[in-house]
Amino acid sequence: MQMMATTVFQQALGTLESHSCLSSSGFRHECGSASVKLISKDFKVDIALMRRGNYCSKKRSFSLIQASTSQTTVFDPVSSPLHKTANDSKKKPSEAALILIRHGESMWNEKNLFTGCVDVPLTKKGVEEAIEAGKRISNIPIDLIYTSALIRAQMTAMLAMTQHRRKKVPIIQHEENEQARAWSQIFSEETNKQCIPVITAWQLNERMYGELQGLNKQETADKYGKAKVQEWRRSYDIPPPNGESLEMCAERAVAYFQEHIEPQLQSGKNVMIAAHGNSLRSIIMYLDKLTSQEVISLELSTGIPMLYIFKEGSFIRRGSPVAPTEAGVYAYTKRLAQYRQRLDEMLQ
Ligand SMILES: O=C(O)[C@H](O)COP(=O)(O)O
Repeated sequence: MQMMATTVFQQALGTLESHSCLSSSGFRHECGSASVKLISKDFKVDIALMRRGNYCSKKRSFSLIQASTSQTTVFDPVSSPLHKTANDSKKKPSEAALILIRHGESMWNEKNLFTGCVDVPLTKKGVEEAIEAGKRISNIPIDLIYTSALIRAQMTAMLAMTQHRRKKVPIIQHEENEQARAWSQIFSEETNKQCIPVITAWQLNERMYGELQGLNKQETADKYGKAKVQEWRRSYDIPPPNGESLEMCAERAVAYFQEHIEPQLQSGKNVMIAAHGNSLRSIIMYLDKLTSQEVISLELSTGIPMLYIFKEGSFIRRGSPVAPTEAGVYAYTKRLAQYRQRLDEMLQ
């Protein structure tokens, strides 16, 4: 009986997670004259900014392109899935969670080298940061994970998921050719339900740093001047020698987000993106409607997750979860609180 109840409950929780099987220091941003740190401890600041309208983007248009995962039933995730009526299942999803996380410290971050698209793994500290990030988001539902094609982002996503209380298994989708797709198939519906698809996309890679890749940042500043190097690193439209500007990086990263990720959020899927300082800066610029001036001072720390709620076509920044137990700090939505409560009940 106990086991049966657990199974029913797990199924219900699966439904709440959109049953998607197939298918510090934090953020720093200068707004006007006031430079603020957007972390959950500073949530008051966050709210003030939201009131000013800086963090709630207006309605967007969506290209409803079917992403590589299969579509799941549309439902109202706030209402209890155990008491769903026929009417409920026709309702549009009211919200979806979006987690953004920059990878943990890489071996070239540690050495202060420009990394860009060079595929460098995490340091031990980076591994620890990823695990810590996983703890912070362990109560947030995740149906789909997107990472760049680079190992530091993939390691971060996988390590973070080892901490998730739901204990679903992240599975990298191999779509590179027919054989890869066929050879990685899963033949158990039950097992599928316990998996989270991980989609890797080169478009989410770090900006290509051109001829700076592999150079020491301090030595480069000593050679070309601090201002020049800062311009290469943070200006919106000035590329480093033979590399990508943030604008060029945005052209691929934001386009990918709009084409592949937004439709998933719109259908109620909860998404985590593990990517890089600059590919995420370009996506945050889009989500928060930052100007090319404002984005200059947006800095992302390694391994700090950032939560957005996608609701009725808008992205609302909720801050960075401080710890798995501090629900109130970054203000759970009703739906997230219900998810968490079900996890508590299931795992007690
Ligand atoms: O590619 C790199 O070197 C870093 O990941 C990002 O570097 P930045 O902070 O100099 O843009």
